[in-house]
Amino acid sequence: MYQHVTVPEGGQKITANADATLNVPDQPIIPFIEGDGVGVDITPVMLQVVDAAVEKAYGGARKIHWMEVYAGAKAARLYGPEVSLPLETVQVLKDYLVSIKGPLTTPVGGGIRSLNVTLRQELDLYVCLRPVQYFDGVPSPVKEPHKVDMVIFRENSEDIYAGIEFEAGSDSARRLIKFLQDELGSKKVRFPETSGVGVKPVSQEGTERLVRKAIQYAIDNDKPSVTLVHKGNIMKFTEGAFRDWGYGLAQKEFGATLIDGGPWCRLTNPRTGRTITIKDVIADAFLQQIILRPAEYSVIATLNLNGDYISDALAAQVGGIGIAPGANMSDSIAVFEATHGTAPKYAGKDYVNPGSEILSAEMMLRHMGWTEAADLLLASMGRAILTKKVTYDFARLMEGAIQVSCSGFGKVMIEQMDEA
Ligand SMILES: NC(=O)C1=CN([C@@H]2O[C@H](COP(=O)(O)OP(=O)(O)OC[C@H]3O[C@@H](n4cnc5c(N)ncnc54)[C@H](OP(=O)(O)O)[C@@H]3O)[C@@H](O)[C@H]2O)C=CC1
Ligand SMILES: O=C(O)CCC(=O)C(=O)O
Ligand SMILES: [Mg+2]
Repeated sequence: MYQHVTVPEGGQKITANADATLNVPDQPIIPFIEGDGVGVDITPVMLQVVDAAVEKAYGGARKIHWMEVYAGAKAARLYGPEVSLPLETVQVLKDYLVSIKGPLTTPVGGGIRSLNVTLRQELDLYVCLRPVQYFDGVPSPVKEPHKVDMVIFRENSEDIYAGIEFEAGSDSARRLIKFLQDELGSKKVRFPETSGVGVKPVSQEGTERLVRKAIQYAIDNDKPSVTLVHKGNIMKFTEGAFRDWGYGLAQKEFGATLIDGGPWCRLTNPRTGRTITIKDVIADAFLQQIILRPAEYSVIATLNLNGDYISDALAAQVGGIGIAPGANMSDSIAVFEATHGTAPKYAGKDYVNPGSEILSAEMMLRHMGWTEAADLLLASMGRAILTKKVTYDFARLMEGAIQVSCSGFGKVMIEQMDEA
């Protein structure tokens, strides 16, 4: 049925109901993409650790049937040099609803556009969900890392990531600049002959569906605030509109009322009766406040590029992108992936921290309703860090650490499951 994908025997598809809740069989088939660069190191470790957690949590009554699908360099080797994202890969991720991927390389400047971004667009995975939490014992550059407890909702389908860009000197760039000058009366392209041009679409629909998810998450998880992070003072009709549409949605759909005339507003959590404050902050100020006063922020809703920067910055505060998980989600499909990239200098060396991809799998198990396995994974990660047998990224900052390899850390995690 597929050209290069083998469907594992004995497993079944996860399906969705009309209300988007999942039907997860005890033997689900879960597609995975190994990933480029350090994908070859971290993905096999993630698979092993997840299998061990599921086995331990359910004593053999449940088991994941992994199904490898291809993207990036591995796809090009199998399907031909021009095919980095085979159609069947996209189709499988769509059909099987829940999947996990390693990082994929995107060249800077020229070359192919991001496969990661393409996947998000093809599957309309409009929420990039990135929780940032501190594990005891992780070395951090800030004094009170435990005060960082945030969940980023990054808009994942719009903004300059839409890929509408024209190279300096190209016919398209010249025509677009001429259109801006002649038709729209703009004199603001400073060097029209040598400018590349990018277009930043931000819509009311795109903003509202993202902010809706962020507020709903705050309600479901009893969080005190949702902060809209934007650069709306400068980019008024994109980032400024994001803020205004976000506040508007909070009022019209969640019944939020203005605080002291606004724009901040608040609503009462219908589940707990507690107040949820909806506020906003300009992105540059936010980046200093998360270092100085992280406890003031909880759920973050932001645009695509801001969310990209904020994800890595916040991850650094709790120990780095070695333990920064994430998920790309639509209303029905979820593709879990680490926040970090392919870290090419470490590729194939069994060296880097597999924690981000393992914690992404933890989010995946929770999304599937396999809470016991997810809890076990989280607990074993916490205990493994406390043993101080950690990968280079933690070891170089941790007193008394014993440095272990990528696969070595996976083994420590599995040992710690037996301690549970
Ligand atoms: N979703 C995705 O697939 C993503 C893909 N990318 C792509 O990855 C490629 C490389 O990007 P780059 O900017 O170097 O960013 P990376 O995130 O790949 O790496 C930057 C640095 O982060 C640290 N790091 C990354 N992963 C780990 C890990 N698992 N454990 C410990 N430390 C880690 C390393 O720091 P140190 O040097 O201090 O050891 C590394 O040099 C690019 O092609 C980019 O487009 C980037 C982000 C996301
Ligand atoms: O697609 C890429 O290469 C980079 C994406 C990225 O940095 C991210 O999603 O955080
Ligand atoms: Mg990034």
